[in-house]
Amino acid sequence: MINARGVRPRIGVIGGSGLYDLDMLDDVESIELDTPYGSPSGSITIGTLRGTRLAFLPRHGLGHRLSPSEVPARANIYALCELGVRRVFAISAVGGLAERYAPGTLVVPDQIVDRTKGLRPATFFGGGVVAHVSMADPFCQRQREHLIAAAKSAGHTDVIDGATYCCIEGPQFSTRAESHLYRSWGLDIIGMTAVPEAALAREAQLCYAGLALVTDYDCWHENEETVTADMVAQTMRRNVRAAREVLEEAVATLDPSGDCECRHALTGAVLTDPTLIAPDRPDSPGPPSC
Ligand SMILES: CSC[C@H]1O[C@H](OP(=O)(O)O)[C@H](O)[C@@H]1O
Ligand SMILES: Nc1ncnc2[nH]cnc12
Repeated sequence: MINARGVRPRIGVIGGSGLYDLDMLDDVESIELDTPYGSPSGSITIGTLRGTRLAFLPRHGLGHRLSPSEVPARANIYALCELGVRRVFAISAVGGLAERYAPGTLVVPDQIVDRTKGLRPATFFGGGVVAHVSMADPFCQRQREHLIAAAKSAGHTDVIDGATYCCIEGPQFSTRAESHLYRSWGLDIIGMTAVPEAALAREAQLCYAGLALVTDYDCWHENEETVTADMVAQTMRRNVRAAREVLEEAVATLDPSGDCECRHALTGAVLTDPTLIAPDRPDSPGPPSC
């Protein structure tokens, strides 16, 4: 594409543990942004992938310096919106809570159970404006389907369609008792970052789907080693190529302009009397308008 640099990226990719860059981008530029919610995790790379302009942001920052509780999820979502992003692919490393979620497996989750401790700012609202968006289906169903189709076309035919992601606070991994408890609840995979990222994407009316790469069996499995950070990093190094392949296919075949119910998530969600909402609220800037 000639002069791709003037084109706004409609697709965003948030890279998780082990995915700190997308080496297959052309015409790359790096952008430092500030938002009313502070700085995002790091500079945002904008580049072209098979003709499509996208924005890439490593969730834990360059060199993995932000722990899950420190990830500035509001600033990240806000910044991506400001750049023009309407659809987000969120990549994450997860533990498998059942036999079928073996290390190396690709999963496109459809549900989340929040086991974080309420420490993370999890909404763009408050400060005089009350909104309740639906989180019944926390991921964009159309984008999930697209991701699954892309994984299959990229040769990853064993991608798992649908799983419940248990989000813990971390940074410590779970105790064995917790791991068994989550299994007894029927939860499928475990990580530390889908909360509040998915909810903030919904409040920003973005389409948001996750691609989870299983790196370990947490600590419930009698015949497998207990998870360590090193084990996650090593498995991610082996799996990161798969993530890039799926992303490449997903981005190349996605129509970022199509309408979706995610784009209307705030319709009917704000309960506050509009006459009482001040136009300028520097202390509570609200969601990005994208
Ligand atoms: C490096 S082990 C735990 C770490 O990995 C996952 O990160 P992400 O979701 O960003 O891939 C997990 O959620 C923890 O943050
Ligand atoms: N077992 C696990 N628990 C929490 N987060 C993880 N990320 C990768 N593996 C994990």
